Parts: sequence; C-alpha cells; structure tokens
Amino acid sequence: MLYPQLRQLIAGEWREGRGDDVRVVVNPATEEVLGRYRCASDDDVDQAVAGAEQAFAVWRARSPEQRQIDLHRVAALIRERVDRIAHLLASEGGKPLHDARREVLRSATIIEWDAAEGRRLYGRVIPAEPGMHLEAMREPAGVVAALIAWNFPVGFMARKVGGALAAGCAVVLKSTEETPGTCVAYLECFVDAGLPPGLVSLLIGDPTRIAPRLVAAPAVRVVSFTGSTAVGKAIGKLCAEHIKRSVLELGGHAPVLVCEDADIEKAVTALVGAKFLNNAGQVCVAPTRMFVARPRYTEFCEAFAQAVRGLRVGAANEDDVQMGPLIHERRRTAIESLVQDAQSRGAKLLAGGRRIGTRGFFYAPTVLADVPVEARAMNEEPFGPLALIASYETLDEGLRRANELGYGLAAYAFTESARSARLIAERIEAGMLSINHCTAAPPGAPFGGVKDSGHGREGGPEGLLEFTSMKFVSHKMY
Ligand SMILES: NC(=O)c1ccc[n+]([C@@H]2O[C@H](COP(=O)([O-])OP(=O)(O)OC[C@H]3O[C@@H](n4cnc5c(N)ncnc54)[C@H](O)[C@@H]3O)[C@@H](O)[C@H]2O)c1
Ligand SMILES: O=S(=O)(O)c1ccc(CO)cc1
Repeated sequence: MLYPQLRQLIAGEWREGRGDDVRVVVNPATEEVLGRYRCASDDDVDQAVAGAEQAFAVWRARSPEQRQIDLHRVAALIRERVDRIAHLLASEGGKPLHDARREVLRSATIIEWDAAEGRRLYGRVIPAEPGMHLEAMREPAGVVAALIAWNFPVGFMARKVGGALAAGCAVVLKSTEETPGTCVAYLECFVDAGLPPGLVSLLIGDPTRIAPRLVAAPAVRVVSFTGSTAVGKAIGKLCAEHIKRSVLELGGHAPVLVCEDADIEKAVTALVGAKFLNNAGQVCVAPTRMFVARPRYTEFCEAFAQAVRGLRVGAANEDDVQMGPLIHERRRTAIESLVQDAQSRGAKLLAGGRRIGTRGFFYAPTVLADVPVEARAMNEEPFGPLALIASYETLDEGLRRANELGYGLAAYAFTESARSARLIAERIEAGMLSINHCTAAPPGAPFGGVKDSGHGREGGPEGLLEFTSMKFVSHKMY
C-alpha cells in the first residue's frame, strides 16, 4: 500500500510545510524509512489558526443536528478506509494489523457517540423573580489546539478532533512525529466528508516550535494534550502563561491489586493481554505494578510468567503476531536500563529481559518478580513490555503501595469480595479503576487521570463539556 505524501493541512489546503527542517519517518519493525516531511513554519501555525477561526464562525452557526449528520459522514469514510488507515498505523506505529484495524473502527464509534452527545449540550435556566430570565448557556469554546501521543494516534484524533467538532469548535491538530502518515490519512476523511475548509488543520513538525506558538495564539481557547507528564507540565505552564484552558492526559504507572480471593487464571489472562498484547505495553493505562496478596504470590508469578513466555513477537503484518516492536531505539534502551537496574537491586527475571532479532526495535515481553520499592522501574513509567510483581501482606499495605507514586491514571483490582472491591474503589487514587477486567473505556466513559496523570476528561458528556464555555445571561424583561 502506498505511503502518503506527508503534507500539512492548513486553512483547508493540503500543502508542504514551509519550515527549514526535513525529517524522516521510520518503520519500527524494519527500520526502513517510510517517508519524509518538511516541518511547519511559524507562519504555517499562524495560518492554520486563522483558517480555524474563520471556519469556526461557519461551523458554530450550524445546528447540532446538522453537525451530527456531517460527522456521521466522516465516520462512514473512516470505516470505508479502515484498511488503508490501519496499514499506515501498523507500519508507522508497529502495532499488529488486527489491533490497528480495531483502533480505526473504534475511532469511528467514538466520533458517532460524540456527534450524538453534541446535541445534548444543555444549559440551565435559573429560577428567578417574574420578569427576570436567568440562563446559563453552553457555547462552543472556539478554536482548540490538539496535541497527541503517537501510541493510539487514531483514537486520540477521534477523541480530540471528533469531540471538539461535536461541541461546535474548530481544531488545529499537531501531528505526532512518529505517525504523520496515519494523521494525514485520517484527516483526509474529515476533508473529503465536505466539512468547512479550515475547520480541521494538521501541522507536522518540531513540537518545541509548534506547541508554544499554537498555545499562545489568541484565537486558541482550549488546549487538549495527550503525552508524557514531563511534556504535559511544559504545556501546562504555557497554558497558565496565556490563560488557556487545558485538558492534560498524561503518563501513568498503573497498579494492580491481586487480592487473596482473586481468580488467578482470569486475572493472568486479562493482565497479560492488557500489558503485552496492547501496543507492546506502550500504553498509558498498561497494568504494570502488580501487587499480589502474599498467599497467592507464587501461584500468580508462575502462571503469569508461563503465559508471557508463550507470546509471539513480530512485525505488524506477520501471521498470528501478538506483540510488535517498540517505537524507537531509545525506548528499547530505556526498558533495558530499567530491567538492569531492577535486577541489580535484587529483582528476579521470570521472562524476557533481552532484545529480539537484528532489525527493528523488538524487546521480549519481560516479567520481573520480587521487585524492590527503590527499583527505578517501580517509580518511572516503563512505557514498554515490562511487568513488575511484588507481594503485599494486608490490603491496607497493597493500597498504600498502589497509591505511593505521583501518577494516578488507571488502576486494576482482582477480587471476588464485594467488600474489598468497594474499599479499593473508595481508596484508590486514580482517575479510572477496573475490577476483574482490563477492557478499554467505552466512548461514553470519562477517561482521564488525577495527580501527575493530568486533569480534565475525554469521552462521555464530561469530555464534550471541556470544549464548551459557560455564558450567564440575565434578562430583565419588564
Ligand atoms: N493519559 C493518556 O490518555 C495518555 C495516552 C497515551 C499516552 N500517554 C502518555 O504519553 C507518553 C508517551 O507518548 P509520547 O512519547 O508521544 O509522549 P510525549 O510527551 O513525548 O509527546 C506527546 C506530544 O507532545 C509533543 N512534544 C514532545 N516534546 C514536546 C515539547 N518539548 N514541547 C511541546 N510538545 C512536545 C509531541 O510532539 C507529541 O505530540 C507516555 O508517558 C504515556 O503514558 C498518556
Ligand atoms: O482513544 S482510545 O483509542 O480510546 C485510547 C486508547 C488508548 C489509551 C491509553 O493510552 C487511551 C485511549
């Protein structure tokens, strides 16, 4: 399948960037160069924002019902083009083709859900004395700057672009450096569906140049960012400086509590799937720190390691592949260093712990047990195929360990006890808790974190409200 020409989408026009730098995009499974792009210039950023501002005026004047119809056309085109988009996503991002297809199809469902929810952005009438009408109105916020991570670029575009458009906003999206071809192919669906020119723009280039200019642009009213906590803090500072509202979807280091009464077989199946078969562990919500009740510790470690040893690692298009490569050589080096550090502090290697092959950034699914609290991997987000296991004596201790990091995105628990489940739900410091499963949040659920994992939500009614502003209108009629 042909790799697309990597162009910017600026004020309704697909064209080459006007920046100085040219960058390459690499297939992480083969290290082959897939394509090149010329970066966006400062002027490109300004033109994209100006185009979005003009298109916003057109889009906000459309009825919510019409916007839903328009977005349904986009979703239909995404479904029609699933093979092409998924192929690009798999080549650039390294995930198996069947996972890429699922992400693309799911993204169409997200857009449809948001499009319907856009018709329910109700305001409020506040009781007042006769002759006075008091109203809290919800309005589209304006131009949204969207910055996404590379690991689920299609899902994130659906949540940010689809959500913002459903709420009546216009969007300037900064592409990931790793998966720009996927971003181009995806946004072509919005353009080809006949949305107003300029309503969605795409900038590809140097994030340290594009992001500050985009955030500072006066027409930009909301900044929606998905990425690491370190970059999220920098974006948060820029937003504070320019008084921009922000949604920050940041890093995680999800704890798992495997209680004494857990069904170990079911827990292992769910956890191995969520940890390794989902983008090789390069997932913000990947279950990583597994705290297991002491009486079930050995049984869990053995069952988990055995399941992991049987996983099939390979390139996206290979038959039956379950786990792909890491996205960069530097990600692989980072995982290697975390594994070595943990082992040097006494952790036991139960599976993996090595590179695979000579081409591509493959690293074996890796399991460490008896991982001490001071190991770097227990504190830094691994963002890769590395699972850490440790034991706890009481549920109180397990909860303390689960909550001990700055992160607070996802958490998991496995228990057959309603009482333990309730206690964990009340005391866990996380934006999302899954009990006895690891399946992804549906479009109607509020996705997001607490503490260093960010603020604001994507998905559900809460996600759409992030793209709106409140206006209080009081009208004295006589
Ligand atoms: N909470 C969530 O929903 C969620 C989802 C996916 C990934 N993540 C997190 O994202 C991280 C991995 O993704 P990544 O490697 O793409 O993250 P990243 O923070 O390196 O990059 C994210 C985005 O920020 C941009 N960026 C990078 N450096 C920048 C800078 N100095 N100034 C401005 N923008 C900059 C990138 O171009 C990209 O668009 C992990 O920490 C993961 O947990 C969070
Ligand atoms: O946007 S989604 O595709 O639903 C999605 C996928 C993965 C993650 C975790 O990184 C969050 C959202």
